[in-house]
Amino acid sequence: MNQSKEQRILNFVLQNAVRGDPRSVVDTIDRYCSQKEWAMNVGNEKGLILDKTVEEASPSVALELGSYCGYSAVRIGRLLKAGARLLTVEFNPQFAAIAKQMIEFAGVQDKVKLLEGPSEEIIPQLKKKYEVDTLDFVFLDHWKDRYTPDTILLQECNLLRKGSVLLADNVIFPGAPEFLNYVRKSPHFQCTNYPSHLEYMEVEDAMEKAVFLG
Ligand SMILES: O=c1[nH]cnc2c(O)c(F)c(-c3ccc(F)cc3)c(-c3ccc(F)cc3)c12
Ligand SMILES: [Mg+2]
Repeated sequence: MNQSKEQRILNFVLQNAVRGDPRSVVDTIDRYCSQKEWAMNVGNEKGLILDKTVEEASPSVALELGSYCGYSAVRIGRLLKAGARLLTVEFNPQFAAIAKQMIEFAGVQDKVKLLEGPSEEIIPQLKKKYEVDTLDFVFLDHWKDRYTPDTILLQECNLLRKGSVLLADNVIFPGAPEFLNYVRKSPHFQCTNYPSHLEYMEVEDAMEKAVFLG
């Protein structure tokens, strides 16, 4: 049975990156996906915006919605301070299996825990089952139609506190107009837009930061 693209990406990392070196894993995925097969990792241009936002937030507890192959989980995990943790949610079992192996190969498995299932089921479990009080940072990179309902669900589950930082990928391409409308009109969020480009392409895209005001 021929391999999936995601399996080919993982194999290329296992053969070409340095085990335990998150930077080499990120660079190797970018090399493969810019030279051989396009894939929906956040990529290095938007990845730098992600890095700066994570560093500024310096989260103790972070959540990622949409693990895919684990690229941004490794990218975020490498920046977390001692004792800090990232929970990354992936509903596609094939992607989750790849992401788990990517996280372990990069050596960030002590900081990054992958939760397999739909975000709408996992978010309400975070407090009791995963011992989360509130989230300091949330990266939305799953399905654009879930951005708004999951942002509302995070508030309903009291998972946000004054200063919690949300960062959403793809708000221009493929676009999340309803989400932009929601956070920009809400008195509970302070928004900033970061123009960029679609991963590995010269197509316009952007990320939106929305800081919860309580
Ligand atoms: O679904 C996603 N989640 C997270 N990030 C994504 C991302 O960063 C992307 F660049 C794309 C994308 C954009 C353009 C394109 F041509 C193909 C895929 C998608 C996406 C959009 C629609 C689909 F039907 C399938 C995938 C996603
Ligand atoms: Mg994306």
